[in-house]
Amino acid sequence: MVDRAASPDSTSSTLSCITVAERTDTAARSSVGASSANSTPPTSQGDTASITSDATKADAPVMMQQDKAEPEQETEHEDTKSEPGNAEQYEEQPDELGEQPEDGVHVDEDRGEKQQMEEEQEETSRRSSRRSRTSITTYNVQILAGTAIHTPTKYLEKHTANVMRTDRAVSGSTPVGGSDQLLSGGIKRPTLENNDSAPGNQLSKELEERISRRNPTGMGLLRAATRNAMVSASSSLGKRGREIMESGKGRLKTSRNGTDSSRRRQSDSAILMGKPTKRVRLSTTSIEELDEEPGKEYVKPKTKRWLSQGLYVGQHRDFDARLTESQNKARRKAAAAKENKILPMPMFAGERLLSMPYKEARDFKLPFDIYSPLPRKAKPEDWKKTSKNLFVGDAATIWKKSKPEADSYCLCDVEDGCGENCQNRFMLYECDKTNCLIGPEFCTNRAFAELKIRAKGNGYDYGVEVVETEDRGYGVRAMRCFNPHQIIVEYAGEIITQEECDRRMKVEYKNNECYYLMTFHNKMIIDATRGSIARFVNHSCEPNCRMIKWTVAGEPRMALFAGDWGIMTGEELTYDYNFDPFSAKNVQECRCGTASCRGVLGPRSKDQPKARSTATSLVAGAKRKIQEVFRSKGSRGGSSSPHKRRKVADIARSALSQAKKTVTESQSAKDARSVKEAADAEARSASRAERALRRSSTTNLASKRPKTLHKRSSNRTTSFSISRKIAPRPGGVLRRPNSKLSRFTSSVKKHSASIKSANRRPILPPLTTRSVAKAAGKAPSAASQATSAPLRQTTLPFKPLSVDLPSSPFASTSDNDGDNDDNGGTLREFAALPLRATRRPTTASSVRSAAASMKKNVVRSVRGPRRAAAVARMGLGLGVNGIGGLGEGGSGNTIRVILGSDE
Ligand SMILES: C[S@@+](CC[C@H](N)C(=O)[O-])C[C@H]1O[C@@H](n2cnc3c(N)ncnc32)[C@H](O)[C@@H]1O
Repeated sequence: MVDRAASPDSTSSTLSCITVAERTDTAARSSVGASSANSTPPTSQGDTASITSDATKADAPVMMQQDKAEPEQETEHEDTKSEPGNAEQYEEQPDELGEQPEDGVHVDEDRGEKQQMEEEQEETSRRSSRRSRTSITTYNVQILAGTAIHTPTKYLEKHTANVMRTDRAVSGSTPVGGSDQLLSGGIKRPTLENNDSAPGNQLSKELEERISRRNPTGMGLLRAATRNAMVSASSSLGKRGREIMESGKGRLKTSRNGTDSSRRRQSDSAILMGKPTKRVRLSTTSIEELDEEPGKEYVKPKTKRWLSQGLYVGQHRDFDARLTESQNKARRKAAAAKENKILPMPMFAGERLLSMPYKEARDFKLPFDIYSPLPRKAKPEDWKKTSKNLFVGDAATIWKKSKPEADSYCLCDVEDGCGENCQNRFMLYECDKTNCLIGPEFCTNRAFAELKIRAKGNGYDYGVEVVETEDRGYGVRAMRCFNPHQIIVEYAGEIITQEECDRRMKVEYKNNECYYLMTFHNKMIIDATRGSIARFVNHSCEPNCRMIKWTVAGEPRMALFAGDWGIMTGEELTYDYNFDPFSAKNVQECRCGTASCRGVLGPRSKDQPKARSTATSLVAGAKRKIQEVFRSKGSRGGSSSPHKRRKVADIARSALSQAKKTVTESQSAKDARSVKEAADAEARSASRAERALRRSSTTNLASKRPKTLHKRSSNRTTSFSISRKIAPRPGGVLRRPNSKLSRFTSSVKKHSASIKSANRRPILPPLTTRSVAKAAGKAPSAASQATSAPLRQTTLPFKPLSVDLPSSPFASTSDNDGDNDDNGGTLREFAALPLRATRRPTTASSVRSAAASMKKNVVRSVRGPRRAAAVARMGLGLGVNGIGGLGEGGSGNTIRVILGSDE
């Protein structure tokens, strides 16, 4: 039994059994007898054992002794009580205590409270024995079981844990009492301030020492131990004790810092609420160990949803990073109705384009003036397509025999880039490696080569398409812009002889409405019935394109080139057919609808009545009305009175006289105006001649020409500037068709007519094919003989800026003035002159010298045996092999309608 009395060391050494005598008198009392008020009565659980037990009431001192023997286990308590480094935390224990009175650790932070508690305990101890017995805990099961004494020290910790759990398990049913030394759960607080020599004091000293060499890492153990003790204490407290603890809860509320603290508070609260929490399973393990316990559940914090791909995937442009996803969603929903869709941020523009609502979405389209695949594209059924010339029948043989040699060379350098002064360009020879010194990267005179590249490209490169017109069958329109003088499409087809052409006309095409025949070269004809898209290009009296024949690698080729104003997307392409109907029967009505329409396809015949003037129309209208009036009266059977009839006659007469008066006035006004215009024109031409003379001796006119043009658009008001190179065409003068110009043109025409009538001598001596060939020592060919009539020199002092008079000798063979006179000679002379010469010379001598210098240039550039031919050609203005067919009987680029019956 003594053993047993001494044995509690084992249990007391564990947390719950530390009993530290606070006062020596208590110890003395306990040593005196079992009847002491401080004696340990049996608990309800172990009443019998306790009563029958020999255990003296001197447990406490003995336990203290034991504590000394086992400092290791006490360390936890020491840590609990003092941790200098964590003094604050240690002092915060009451807070915990206050909040979780079940933990039952009483810390002497608040002396008053401590005093109060001690008084309470003393009061409890002074109660009846029965009450005392129930209030004092017998807490050690091992002691009660009598097994404690045999427990090896190494198992103590384990057993302690068990005991703790056991204690806690039984605490609910165990009445808790307390003496003045027992606070709770058997933990006796060491009273450090007591300096008595009692064992308690000794213990206190030891504790102090241990505190001073406390290991900071023991904090976890301290907490665990503290909590453990609290649990035990709470379970050990009686009702009264718990009330006291509860009362202290509110007062001792202080906040704790750190996550651990708050977590701990939560778990402790859970303990309070009786909830099963992992933290309740406290023992000597550290907090860290507890945190890693398997099965422990943490509430996963909300995580941000990251983008899986793309820059702004999943992120709407209204997204506000400060709000949650759901808030953003709600906000977006609310703002959807009143969202301003104008000018989004650039980074959202793409998103907006791509993810717009169905009705707002549209395909991306190039601006119409860049490229416009328009609706109403037609597909002609009987069109056999070819993009290359094919020689058919005898044409191949004839072609081989009469194949012209490439006899033009240019001496341009890289800087010139084969511009306007390029000899090849002037001769309508395309540059290539055989006749041009500079490479394709610098040369700008390789239109057909450009076309070849474009033909391999897409629709934009090709740039034209067939459409159906209202009254002219099919037509061709541009799908893109073309620069002035840019090549558009080649007129290719079958090259046939004249005989073959006749046969086809009589047999194959006799029922056709449209013919696609064009005089080509050396009496050969291109039949584009099987040909390129250019065959669908219609005629216009104010064309926007020109059909020009070039010599490419020694072979003649026809192509459609943009006019002086270029082509806008969607414009219908037209050129002047110079239609040669061969018979009045075949004259076709022109439906081009332009202001200067000649009315027929082809040049206006001499006997064709001119359009009536306004005055004439007026008179005619008045007459008609009068007649109508009389007719109508007559038709009524003379029902009107003679008075009325007289009145009508008066009205009619006055109308007629009025009309006549108008006619007379308009005629005189017209005459006066024309006289004035002629005088103005003369003055202007004189001043221009002066200026031209001044310029010709100094600088190149072409280089001074403004490079910015204003593009005329047919039915749009769009205007834009084109910075372009010098027009890649011969003889071209850029003009703006306006009323001023047309007035000027007409005045120039009148002026020239007046000069003609005055029998003035031509400025230049007549040049004929024969005479030039003779000069070159070469017999004229049959073709040249056919055109050997003296070439009439133009009577104009300079090249007119006229829309009626051909600005380019190659654009048209007709003077378009309706008189059908042969201006071929004139045109040929223009062709023979260099570009500069066509603009500058204003006097006979200057023209002559310019022509001579040009010829010299041409001849100089041609070497060897070809020189003589070049000389001859110079004289003929290329009439033999023809530029634009000029040499071919003056028919030029004429579509010939050859009907067998008319031939
Ligand atoms: C070379 S084709 C042009 C393509 C033709 N429109 C077609 O549908 O195949 C020439 C024919 O077109 C018609 N044509 C062309 N230009 C015309 C115009 N300005 N006025 C009336 N008919 C025209 C004439 O019937 C002419 O014989």
